Amino acid sequence: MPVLNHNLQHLFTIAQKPERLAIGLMSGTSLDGLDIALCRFSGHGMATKFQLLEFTTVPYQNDFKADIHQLFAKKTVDLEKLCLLNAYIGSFHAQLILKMLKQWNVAPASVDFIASHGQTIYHAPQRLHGLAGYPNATLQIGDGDHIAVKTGILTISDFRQKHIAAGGEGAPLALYGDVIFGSQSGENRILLNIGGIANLTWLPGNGNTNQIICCDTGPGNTLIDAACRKYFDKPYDEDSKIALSGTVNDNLLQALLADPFFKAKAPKTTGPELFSLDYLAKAQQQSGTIEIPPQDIVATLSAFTVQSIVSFVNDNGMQSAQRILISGGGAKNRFIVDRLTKALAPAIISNTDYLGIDPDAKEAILFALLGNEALVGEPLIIGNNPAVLMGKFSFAG
Ligand SMILES: Nc1ncnc2c1ncn2[C@@H]1O[C@H](COP(=O)(O)OP(=O)(O)OP(=O)(O)O)[C@@H](O)[C@H]1O
Ligand SMILES: CC(=O)N[C@H]1[C@@H]2OC[C@@H](O2)[C@@H](O)[C@@H]1O[C@H](C)C(=O)O
Repeated sequence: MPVLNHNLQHLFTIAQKPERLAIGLMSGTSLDGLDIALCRFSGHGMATKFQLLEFTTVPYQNDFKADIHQLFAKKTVDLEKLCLLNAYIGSFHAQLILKMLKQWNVAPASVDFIASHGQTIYHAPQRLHGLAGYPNATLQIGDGDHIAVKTGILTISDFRQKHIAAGGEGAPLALYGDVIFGSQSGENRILLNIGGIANLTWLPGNGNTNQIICCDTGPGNTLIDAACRKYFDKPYDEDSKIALSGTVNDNLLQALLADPFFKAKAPKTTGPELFSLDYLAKAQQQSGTIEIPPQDIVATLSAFTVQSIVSFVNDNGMQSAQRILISGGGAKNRFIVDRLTKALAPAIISNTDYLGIDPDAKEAILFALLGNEALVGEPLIIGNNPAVLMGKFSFAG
């Protein structure tokens, strides 16, 4: 009788454990660093129990960022560079994991699995590429085999392709975590992540899963960061000091809000492929605001993030939200949070600490959760969203 090879036996053993120790990895569109979350899971689906044991963001060095920027959101790239970085990012992420495990005094052999998002370098829903006959598409690099072999830990990666194969756009996958961690009977909630791109999940308190919406709303910090790099030689607008020193230019704001993305029906996704400095330049040209001071540009881009979120909430009948829980780096942007609080009152706005989830760690925890689901879960049926288990398995040996 054929026997399972050692990899499949290992998989079987992990899946049968009452608890699993997992590492979730997220490297987002802001390219600020690698988020590493060490979590313990038991159960699956709506009965998932999790504990965040350790979390860190390992900042990327400038030369690494520059390497990725050669590919990031670019229509034309050096194919050799793409090939090299796919392997390099996998090995590099493995090195960072081993370094952090050592620091945390955790033996790699005690970790059951790593769930790795990889680095998105291009996100192309049909709405963006507009090419007849081609599907929604997205590309994350940093191959899981390199992580598995270098760390010796089973690695689950490349979560977004299955979502597309099953009819989605490959994002936002936040849906599957937000429903599990954020739902509260009797309270209408919005979980809002403001990373490079902003996305939200609407969780109605009536428990009707057909009414749940999860969608990108537009830019989060991506344009603000790009303007800070260009005009102030700063990676981002720390504590929104620049935005608070500027004035919102209403003509520019209206031009920024004019893209058909904002009229398209949910669910929809986007990325820095659309919301780039070219997008800003076009809006400035159309609104005759090329000469406005850089701090006004940053203030207006910050107001753009706020307004696109507020319009999405209002256009999709979510005004009855009672609680809004923010995560992502944008939760630290006072300009954005203060304006959202005013515009979305009387909803109570705080961050995902309310759920016991560190707002910076939320997306890394999400991928750990998706890895746990890939091992022991069942597809979650949430309205018309793809009901699939995502992720590809890479074995260490
Ligand atoms: N103190 C702060 N003040 C203002 N903005 C901040 C602060 N700290 C972080 N940010 C913003 O948050 C960004 C990083 O956010 P985050 O790590 O959530 O993004 P990401 O995960 O890369 O994005 P995405 O979720 O789109 O993939 C920074 O680039 C910066 O714009
Ligand atoms: C293609 C891609 O990497 N998309 C990211 C990005 O960052 C925020 C937003 O755009 C979201 O759609 C998604 O990430 C999160 C983790 C998600 O899928 O929910």
